[in-house]
Amino acid sequence: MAQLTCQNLRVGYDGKSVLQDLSFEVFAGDYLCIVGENGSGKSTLMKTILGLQPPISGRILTGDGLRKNGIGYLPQQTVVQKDFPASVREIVLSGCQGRCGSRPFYNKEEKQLAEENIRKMQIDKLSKRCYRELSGGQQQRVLLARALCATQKMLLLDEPVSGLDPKVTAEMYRLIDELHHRDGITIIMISHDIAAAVKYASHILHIGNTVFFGTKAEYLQSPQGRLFAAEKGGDEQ
Ligand SMILES: Nc1ncnc2c1ncn2[C@@H]1O[C@H](COP(=O)(O)OP(=O)(O)OP(=O)(O)O)[C@@H](O)[C@H]1O
Repeated sequence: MAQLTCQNLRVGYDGKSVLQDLSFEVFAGDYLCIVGENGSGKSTLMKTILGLQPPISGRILTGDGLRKNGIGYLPQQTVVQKDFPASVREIVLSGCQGRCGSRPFYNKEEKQLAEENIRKMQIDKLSKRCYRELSGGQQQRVLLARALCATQKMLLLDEPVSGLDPKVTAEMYRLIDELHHRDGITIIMISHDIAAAVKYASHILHIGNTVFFGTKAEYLQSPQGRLFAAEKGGDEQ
């Protein structure tokens, strides 16, 4: 049984669709990369999956033990978020909000979970620091620790390496790969880095004038995937 099923999905704003006729399934342990041009609707799809906005039509189902509020989310970083005046610990702890329900404070277990994820992302030494004083790579680790507080099953990551230098980018991919392999967390990641998508992902969803969904091997045989391979070959010459 799939953890996530999207059926005949149409997403957009105020009844105007940005993406339609979308159907795909994600199973436990999959690593799905969502690729496509700027403005094609990747972030809108992710927000709809998270229930932050309703679909215009179609259905989103969760299964195999996954609940809709049990998905961890790392949003695309905005300038405002980069300047957020809170400590690292407070930001990581805020990932437990979905667990609190109507309770207006964090309990012992939630505080322990935050500490555990701070250690896992190796940001212990930064935990008292103010988030806005950190480097881009450190901030992404904090947001990953925060997303982990919401889930042990599925992470949705919106361009997690955007703006990071090559070394920190590689480190971020390694961390995500570790969460996928070691902790068995299903990954759904929006990325403009098709080379990394093809390296790490098990499945690809390519959104554009035409939509492709399939395994990485199928993608590389598809018109969209062949176009990518041709471009990459061209770069290397
Ligand atoms: N809050 C909003 N209200 C109305 N339209 C929006 C809103 N947010 C985004 N859009 C529009 O929806 C379309 C899809 O945007 P979206 O951010 O989902 O694309 P994307 O594929 O994630 O782009 P990028 O790769 O640049 O992040 C765009 O035309 C955008 O202008």
